[in-house]
Amino acid sequence: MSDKSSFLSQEALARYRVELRDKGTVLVAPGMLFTQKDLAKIDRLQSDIPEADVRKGDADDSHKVFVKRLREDHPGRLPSNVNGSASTQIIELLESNDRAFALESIFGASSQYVIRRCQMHRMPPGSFVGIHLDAESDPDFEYSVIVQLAKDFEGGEFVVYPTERDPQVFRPLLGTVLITTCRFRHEVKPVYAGERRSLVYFCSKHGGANRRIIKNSAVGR
Ligand SMILES: O=C(O)CCC(=O)C(=O)O
Ligand SMILES: [Fe+2]
Repeated sequence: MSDKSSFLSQEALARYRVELRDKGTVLVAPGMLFTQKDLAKIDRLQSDIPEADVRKGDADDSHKVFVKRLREDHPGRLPSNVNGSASTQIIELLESNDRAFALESIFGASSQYVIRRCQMHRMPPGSFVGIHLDAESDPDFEYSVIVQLAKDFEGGEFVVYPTERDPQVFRPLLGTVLITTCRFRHEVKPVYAGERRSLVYFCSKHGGANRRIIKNSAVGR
């Protein structure tokens, strides 16, 4: 872990941290956490990762989204990378010291975070991610980080339903990083034109086995 970030000024990190703490969600502007070069590298690598057509989430929530899995986090097990070297290289990029430091500073963390699960979503017209709670997949998930990888789509808004305030609607641009607490329900509205693509990862201070107790063995999103 380095002791400084080359991505964002201390002032910007503090601004994002306060917004995340107060509202539960923050949008980090394009270019701040991922350069154009990083995004191009992710795009190049992801083409080697197989894709699944997913209709159900971990809590039987309903979705319609194509998913590429990079790191899985199954109940009772340690997180583990899947789908070979392309996944490993993307995750290495996510875990680079400067990026991890910047994120931990936005989380307001005093200790290190691990990426417990990581996947990519492709959403052509008609796709959606139904309302769900990320913490239902793993009770130790604290923040999800969502990097927008496409710009030419309509619909696909990210809507957060905070417990004690009005819903918030986000329309992230290409390269934007949306950070949201895993304790608020949220959804991705249907895409109706173009194709929405995102890289999603879930961060936690817990590095051990997934402590979720499962009631059934359904494999989810
Ligand atoms: O693809 C996205 O924008 C995020 C979807 C989501 O909420 C999730 O994967 O938990
Ligand atoms: Fe989610």
